[in-house]
Amino acid sequence: MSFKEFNFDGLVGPHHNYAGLSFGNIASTGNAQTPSNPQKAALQGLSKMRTLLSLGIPQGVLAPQQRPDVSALRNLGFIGTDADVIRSASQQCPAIFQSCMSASSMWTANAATVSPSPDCANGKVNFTAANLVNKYHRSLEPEFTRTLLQRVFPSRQHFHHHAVLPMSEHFGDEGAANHTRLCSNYGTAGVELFVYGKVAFDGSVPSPKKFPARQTLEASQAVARKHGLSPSKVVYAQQNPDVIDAGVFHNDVISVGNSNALFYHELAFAEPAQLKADLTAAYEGHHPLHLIEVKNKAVSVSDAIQSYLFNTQLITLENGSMALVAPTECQKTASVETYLKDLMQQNTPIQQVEFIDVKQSMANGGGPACLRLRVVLNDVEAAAVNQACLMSETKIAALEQCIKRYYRDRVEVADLADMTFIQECHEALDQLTQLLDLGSIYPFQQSF
Ligand SMILES: NCCC[C@H](NC(=O)CCC(=O)O)C(=O)O
Repeated sequence: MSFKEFNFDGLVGPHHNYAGLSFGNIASTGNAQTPSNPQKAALQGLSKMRTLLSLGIPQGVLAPQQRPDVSALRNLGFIGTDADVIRSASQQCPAIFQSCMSASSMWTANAATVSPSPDCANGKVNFTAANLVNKYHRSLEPEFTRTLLQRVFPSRQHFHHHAVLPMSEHFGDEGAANHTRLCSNYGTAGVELFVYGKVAFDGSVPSPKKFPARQTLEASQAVARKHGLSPSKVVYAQQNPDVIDAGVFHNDVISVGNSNALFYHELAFAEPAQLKADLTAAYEGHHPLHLIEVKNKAVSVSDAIQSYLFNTQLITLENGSMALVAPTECQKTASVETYLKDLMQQNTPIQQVEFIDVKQSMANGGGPACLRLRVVLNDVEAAAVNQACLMSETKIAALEQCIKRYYRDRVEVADLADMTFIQECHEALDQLTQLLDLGSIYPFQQSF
């Protein structure tokens, strides 16, 4: 049976905006209140999907979420019609309203943790939608994400969707942004590496001082248990608290893995020597494991954050070598540009770099890797996916047409409470559900 790694990218929503909601994510807070361009953002995302398809990587798409989340606002005591709720919340509590208007579900690396069937005791692909409790705007995502994943991966025979972890900081879970799978071949049991920022139930373990650690060890362990992973094939590693304080809010800002390669910064982990030993012990297979460490003197942590060198997609090409799909910011950061030229000369599996423009997403701290959820599927599992959510040139063109017609090219934070704008966003979402064969998944489609 042949296994392939699919990328399911989040389609940027029509309400994409910069509200400065993510403390600890320097791009998000730095671009607060800047006008956004949802149309361009969504088209940049689709262009990235086209690039991946052209490189031979199967591509899927996950629809955006409905915003504003009116039921969340009602739960905070705002009453009346939806328009009343929106008006009073935006006037009385603008920051809370903006949180309920975020398009943050586009970063599907945070949607869920996914374990492929060869790793799981039940022999199915296991999904746990991430609770994202550390940020209020993101904590509104998990239940819809779970429902959406069930519509995209509907077969109970092949897919298992677990309940979201408890909505408590003790079990803060940010999904695949802190999870990497290393394997000799996609179809053999892999090593699942879970990276956490703090230990919730043991205050003696060092944790960051300035910015929050969004993922706990206890959350990672719970996901590994729920997915039925073999303990000998699971590795846990703590993120270096100092890099979280420097702005590395998820591990995928400082490391990326694929197949038999882990590409990471020297300062990414609290105990790198232990991690290397643990990975080497757990990993097995014909292809040797490559641990590609980027020294701090070659690329500083701050250059890594600015360029998103590690928020690249590391993919296996048809000829067996690997490519990095990197944001154009990597070409503009001198140390990174020099490093990448040097990397191409080294004897590692990474032989190619493709640069892509996702600036609209980058301005909120989301690079190429944040925009995708990786799902390893065999042929039978792939056939059981909702086929309307798999990308082809025809599907990309249809989505582009929809976006050009329904998405605005400029949105300011002041526009977010405008009922005409909200109505336009709902029309766009309604069109998307038809193109992606999702049924009436949004609350506004169910209230008639
Ligand atoms: N993996 C990348 C996630 C980026 C995301 N940014 C945001 O939510 C910013 C939203 C805003 O500030 O408007 C986050 O920090 O979780």
